[in-house]
Formats: sequence, C-alpha cells, structure tokens
Amino acid sequence: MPRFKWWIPMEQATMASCAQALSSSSLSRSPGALLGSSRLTLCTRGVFSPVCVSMRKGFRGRSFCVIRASVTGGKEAETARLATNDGSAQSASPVSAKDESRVAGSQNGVAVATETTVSITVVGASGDLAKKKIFPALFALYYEGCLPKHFTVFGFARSKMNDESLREMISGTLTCRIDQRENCGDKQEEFLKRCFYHSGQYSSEESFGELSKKLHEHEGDRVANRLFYLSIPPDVFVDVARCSSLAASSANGWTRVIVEKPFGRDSESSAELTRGLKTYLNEDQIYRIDHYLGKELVENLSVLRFSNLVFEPLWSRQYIRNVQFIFSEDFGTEGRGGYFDNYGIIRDIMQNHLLQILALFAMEPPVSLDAEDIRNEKVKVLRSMRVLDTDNVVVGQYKGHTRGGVRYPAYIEDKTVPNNSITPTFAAAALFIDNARWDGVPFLMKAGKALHTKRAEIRVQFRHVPGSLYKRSFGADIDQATNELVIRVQPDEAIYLKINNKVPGLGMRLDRSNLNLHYADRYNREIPDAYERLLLDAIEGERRLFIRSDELDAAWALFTPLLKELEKRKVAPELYPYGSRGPVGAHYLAAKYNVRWGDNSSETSDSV
Ligand SMILES: NC(=O)C1=CN([C@@H]2O[C@H](COP(=O)(O)OP(=O)(O)OC[C@H]3O[C@@H](n4cnc5c(N)ncnc54)[C@H](OP(=O)(O)O)[C@@H]3O)[C@@H](O)[C@H]2O)C=CC1
Ligand SMILES: O=C1O[C@H](COP(=O)(O)O)[C@@H](O)[C@H](O)[C@H]1O
Repeated sequence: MPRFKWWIPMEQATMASCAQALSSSSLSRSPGALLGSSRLTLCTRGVFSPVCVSMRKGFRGRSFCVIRASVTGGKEAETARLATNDGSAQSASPVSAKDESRVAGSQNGVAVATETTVSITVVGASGDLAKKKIFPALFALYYEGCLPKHFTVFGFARSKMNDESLREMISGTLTCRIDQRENCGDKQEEFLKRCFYHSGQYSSEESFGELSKKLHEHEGDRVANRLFYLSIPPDVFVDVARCSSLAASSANGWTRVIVEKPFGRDSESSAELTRGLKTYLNEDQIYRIDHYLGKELVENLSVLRFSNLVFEPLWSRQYIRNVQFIFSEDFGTEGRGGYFDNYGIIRDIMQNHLLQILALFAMEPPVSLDAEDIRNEKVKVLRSMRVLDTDNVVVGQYKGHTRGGVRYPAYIEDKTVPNNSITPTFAAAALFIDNARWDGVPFLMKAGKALHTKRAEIRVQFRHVPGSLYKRSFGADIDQATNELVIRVQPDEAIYLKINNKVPGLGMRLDRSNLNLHYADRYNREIPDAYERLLLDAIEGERRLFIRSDELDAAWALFTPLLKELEKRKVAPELYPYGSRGPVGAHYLAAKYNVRWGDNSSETSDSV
C-alpha cells in the first residue's frame, strides 16, 4: 500500500490544531478535515487512510504540518490543499516515502523542504484541442486547488503570439465549470498570469532550447518537473519528442510527454510511431491519452464491478447474453473532415475509445489497482479477442437530409473531404473474446456521426430467466423481460438496471422498471471533464488511465486486417440520412447473433 506525506506550510497560529486533527481523527472520516480554523482538502480519488499528522520545523524555520497517509486505488500521489479562513489557500504536492530524502532532507537534524515546481507546456497551443479542452481543464484543476503550489503553463506553437495574446485566446475559452462560486473571475486572472507563450518550430531543437531557458526562469532552483502535452498533428509527434527530450528535459525532476491520438493508422504505422517516441523517451515517460478513460462512468466501471457483490458473480457468459458499446453523435465532421477522412470512424472511435472500455469491462480481476496490474489484465483480454473480419462489420456514411426545412449536408459535402470518399462515418461490429469467461458472448460495438442523438453507453443484456414462472405475463417477446444494465457514460450520466416488477394492485400484472442511479439527482456536484482527470494523473505520475505500448499493439492487431481489407476491396459504405439511426445493416449484424440493439428499444423508460 503506497504511503505518502504531505508537507503543508502553515502559520504558527494554526500549528497547534495539527495535533488536534490527529487526535480527533477527523481525517479518518473524510479526506477533507478541519485543522483548527483551516480547511484541509486532499484531492484524493483513491482510498485515503491517514496514518498520522505531525508538526515539523523546516527550511528557514518555516512550520509544516506533515500528514502521512496511505492511498490505495491507483492514486500514487494526491495534492493537498489548505484553505484558511482569510480565504488564502496553499497547495502541497505529496512526497512519497522513497523520495522524501530528496525533497525533505535533513540539515543539522532539522528537516529541509526543497520545493518542487511543474511546468506544463501545451505544444500546439494555437489549436482546437488546446483551446477547447486543455487550457480549460488546467484552469479547472487550478480552481479546485489540485495543481501544485508552483506551476507554470506554457503555450508553444508556430503561430506568432505573445504572452498577452495567448492569455486573450485562453480567456475566451475558460468557463467556470465550478460556476456557482463567487471568485471565478479572480481565479481566472490569477491563472492567466501563470500562462506564457513561446513561438517556435516543432522540429527545431533551438526553439525548444529557448523554451527551456524560459521554463528555467520560472522554475528557479526548485526541483523542476516538466510535462509536455503534444496537441499537434501526429506527423510532428516524433520531432517534438526529440526536441523536447534533447533540448528541454528537466535537469533535476521528471519529464513526461502526453501524446494525443491517433497513435498510427494500423499496426505498422503505430509500431513505427512507438519506435520513434522510444528513441527519445522511456515508456514510463510516455502518456498515451484516450480521453474516454478519463470519463467518470468509465472510471466507475471497475468500482461497480469489483466493489459490489451483486455484479461480479454475474460478469460472465453464464449470465450475460451480450454486451453493447454504443457511441453516437448528432453532428457530422464539421471542421474536422480533413483529419477524419484519413482515419474514419473505426480508427477514430472503435479501435481506441470503445475498445478501451471493452477491455476494462471484460478484464479479469487485477491483482491490485496499480497501473501495471490493471494494464496487464487489459492486454490479456485484448489478446484473447478474435481478429475482426469483414463478415462481422457493417460500415455506413451519412448522406444529406432535409428536415423541418433545414438542410443537413452529406459527409462528402464537407469541403475538406474528397467528393468520392468512401470513408465510413458509421460502423457496427461484432467482437468475441475467446476465453473461459466470455466464450460465445457477442460484444457489439456501434459508432457513428450525424445520427439522431448524442450518446455513449454500455448495455449489458442478461440471459433469460430459466423456466420463468412469469412467462405468461410477459407475452411472446421474452427479450422484453430480460434484465439489462445500462451505464450511460454521457450525456446525463446514469446507471440503471431494467427489472421486472409487479404493478401494485390486486391483480398480477408485471411491468419493466428501472432501478436508477441518476447522477444529477444523486450527487450534488459537477462531474469533472475527462481531460482534468487525465492531466492531473499525468502530473501525479499515475499511468493507470493511459495506454501502454503493448495494449496499443494488441488493439491494432485486432483491427488492422479488417481496415486493410475494407480499403483493399474499396467496400462502399451503406448510406444513411443525416440525423437518422444509422444503416439498417447494423440490425442485420446484431440479428445474426440473436441480439437487438438496446438503444433502439421503444421503451421510453430509457430516458431516466
Ligand atoms: N480537436 C479534437 O477534438 C481532438 C483532437 N485530437 C488530437 O489532438 C491533436 C490536436 O488536435 P487539434 O487541436 O484539433 O489539431 P489542430 O489541427 O488544431 O492542430 C494543432 C496545432 O498544430 C499546428 N499544426 C496544424 N497543422 C500542422 C501541420 N501540418 N504541421 C505542423 N503543425 C501543424 C497548428 O499550430 P501552429 O500553426 O500555430 O503551429 C495548430 O494550431 C491531434 O493529434 C488530434 O488528432 C484528439 C481528440 C479530439
Ligand atoms: O476522440 C474523439 O472524440 C470525440 C468525442 O469526444 P466526446 O468526449 O465529446 O464524446 C469525437 O467527436 C472525435 O471525432 C474523436 O476524434
């Protein structure tokens, strides 16, 4: 069980309360605790068990409250935030027991605290993803007090900007996710003051050397940790890995690189990219992001399954008839057609987002919640899967449609798409895991753009009740009576289980109802954006939600033969109208395995 210490600088006036917090053991009840007049919050998402709280004198006579705790649940390191009554706040990064001597050494028997800092460089700062997701997520982390006390954000791109114009660009994108609170505007100002810009070329070591100098000016003599987020097109990934590694690595702290998808187009190009990155970085410096793994309900999958006795025993071919992973968007490629046409929906959504969720869903129980244990199990499940072929896949492409006087354009009307493109914007696939747990259970995937709704969900359809006493009450359609567990990843997060229930009254009439965990009703708090979680994990060195290179190889091995076959045979996609439920072929594919898509059910109760 990893043990950590937080050294939290405190005013003398509140030091006495440190010991008090320990004796009242208020920390045991919650990772948030009152230390005298101050409020301590640990941004912890693992299971936090405090061991002790003590007072220490540190460097230059500063006082520290030292909290020791163990954290299980994959979080190797958490940030502590101490808010005092006068509104000031202090953040402290954890110091793991093994690093403590480096960070908090001893000088003449007195503890010495050397501070750390983290510099986050967004490479491709002028781009869509940076504006839409990365800067807002960094701000949200700052607002929540989850970033270390000393941090700087740098934007790097070729565009000619300066600190001011970057700040202006970012400020246009920041929203107060935590919007009901008062000081959001002030926090935005404070955050923007920590943002800087450096213009340079992605393949120039000189540009990165200059960036490094600027980073150093902010880092001073602290332990300098550096995170580079590669929010750029994939053809410059390796250049940036080279330049950042050779010319801008940290001299005394860690250097990590977050890489955005696409991680290649097939097994070969992915392996080449991995080789290129590994020429300059170690595997444990590479954080391959799949933002679906950062979504709240995907994070919750393992909790649901492994901490509830009612689910794990059912999690096998014995009780589960089929599992469905569904992704749909109610808009087309608008603006991203240039990228999309080179990849298509199978590479854009299935091979990564849906497959990652499938692996988490179907893996064997891991030895522990540590990153390597979980990723080992995911790799095993991916390697147990049958390689996909064209018989088990249906592809579609949206065509123009007019509804209510509004014309919705076809995919090929997107100006950035060739007008003879056969790139699929929709695909459905049947996959199988050839292991003892899942033998014969169809895992269906469906992903599409320009469909009738925006949704991502997992549907688990259970087997029929054998010899059901209530068969007659269900009528001919026994499928209507089987249990279905729905994990709605987005929007409007929910987990609900469809059960049969007796309608109250003297007769014996059954109906289908939902046991419903609707997040907005149950939890009075906003759900963090996936990028917030993943950025925080990367800063903290938590790799559980990032993709290891062998996972990536296994994922590509499943899809590459299919993708090559589709391209070789120039398989024409089945056209479906913009805003529809997609091509009818998806139903035939499901029917081949005796499955009905759960999201096509006529039951209105789905919209809990
Ligand atoms: N946007 C999204 O929603 C998502 C994006 N991604 C991935 O994230 C990464 C960034 O995406 P996004 O922001 O949309 O990308 P952009 O196309 O907006 O590119 C980001 C920046 O990279 C630079 N750039 C663009 N084209 C080139 C080129 N041909 N050569 C060198 N530099 C170039 C530009 O900056 P400058 O000219 O100033 O140097 C641009 O602002 C990509 O890998 C993408 O696949 C993943 C999931 C979702
Ligand atoms: O990775 C991608 O994801 C988005 C959908 O993400 P979401 O979090 O908004 O559901 C998708 O639009 C895009 O095509 C794809 O590249």
